[in-house]
Amino acid sequence: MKLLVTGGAGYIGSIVTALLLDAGHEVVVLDDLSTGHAEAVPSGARFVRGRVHDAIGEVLVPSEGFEGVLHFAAFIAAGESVQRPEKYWDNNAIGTLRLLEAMRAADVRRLVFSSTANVYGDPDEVPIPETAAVRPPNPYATSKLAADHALTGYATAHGLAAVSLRYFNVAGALRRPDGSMIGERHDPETHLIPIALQVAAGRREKLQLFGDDYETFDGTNIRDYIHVADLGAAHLLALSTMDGPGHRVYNLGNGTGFSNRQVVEVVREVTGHAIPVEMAPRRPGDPAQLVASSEKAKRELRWTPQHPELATMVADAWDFMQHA
Ligand SMILES: NC(=O)c1ccc[n+]([C@@H]2O[C@H](COP(=O)([O-])OP(=O)(O)OC[C@H]3O[C@@H](n4cnc5c(N)ncnc54)[C@H](O)[C@@H]3O)[C@@H](O)[C@H]2O)c1
Ligand SMILES: O=c1ccn([C@@H]2O[C@H](COP(=O)(O)OP(=O)(O)O[C@H]3O[C@H](CO)[C@@H](O)[C@H](O)[C@H]3O)[C@@H](O)[C@H]2O)c(=O)[nH]1
Repeated sequence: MKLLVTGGAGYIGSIVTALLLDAGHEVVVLDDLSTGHAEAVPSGARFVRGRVHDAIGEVLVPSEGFEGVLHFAAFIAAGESVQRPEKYWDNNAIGTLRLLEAMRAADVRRLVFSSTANVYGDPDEVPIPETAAVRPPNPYATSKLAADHALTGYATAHGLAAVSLRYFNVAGALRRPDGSMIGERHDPETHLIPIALQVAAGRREKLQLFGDDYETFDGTNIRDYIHVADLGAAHLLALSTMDGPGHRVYNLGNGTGFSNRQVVEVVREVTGHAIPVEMAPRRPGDPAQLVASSEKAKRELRWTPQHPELATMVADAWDFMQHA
């Protein structure tokens, strides 16, 4: 297929672009490099630098013959979104609407959307199924949920075939057949694993742990980590199962929760380095516990994670960090 990937210079978008190219698809990447890196766009993809809001109408034209879109472009820091909700509503909700309108104008009907586990907030049941109540705990999650709802409306009214993949916490790096790696390079970094690895690498003095008074077994937040290569594979499966109008939602995680303290321990074990930790206040907008039930994806997409161990994800991210 000929596919447009928004956000393809970012962490997950660049990795999915590589997997799409490996599978024989033709890919055009649209990215404004607000948080991404031009050199992360895999060779083989055509790169257009531009912001979805401004450039999508020029890129997604009928004469290009796109058959689908994978929409990664977004701002992703839940903590920052509490301080700057306007930034998140504009980029994540309005950006998605601009994309949907451009797709309608160009009659492009397939969309895979990066939704998030964050929409569930503090859930009633763990592991969390797709049928759980949504209680977005911060503007990042609300802006993503708004986009999810827009997809449902466009599927009903305008014949869109859409899949929202609700990623839990993504980690690790992709090893390419030639031995090179693609991984996470956010600046500033906000995610727990790469920050802990930066401490291990001596690039930071210590790690701050945000809150140890949550109602969890050791007081710190619990998250479910998914290897970025497994996540990428789910995108290809989602694309291959799109056969008509409708909006489907899938949770993608491993069903195992790790507390923030446990994550730090795994980073210590994998790297062999001390990780000095300092307790800090809770980060506003953090749900206590997010652990996925991905039974629906396993059943309907025939998705089987190949790298479910947290230690593998940490080791791959560590490898990438040392070679980047
Ligand atoms: N990283 C995670 O753990 C995680 C978990 C759940 C969901 N997600 C979702 O996955 C997607 C990708 O996340 P990531 O970790 O790769 O983030 P990232 O910041 O590495 O990548 C996002 C990319 O989108 C680009 N971008 C942002 N706004 C844009 C715009 N308006 N127009 C054009 N380009 C734009 C950025 O330059 C960047 O290259 C996001 O939608 C995010 O919400 C990520
Ligand atoms: O320096 C740090 C960084 C993070 N944390 C904690 O570590 C946990 C994980 O945080 P982080 O790695 O920032 O991820 P999340 O906030 O869980 O969000 C990620 O995972 C979500 C899906 O669950 C995605 O939607 C988001 O885009 C993505 O940033 C949270 O309890 C944080 O408070 C710390 O204690 N210290």
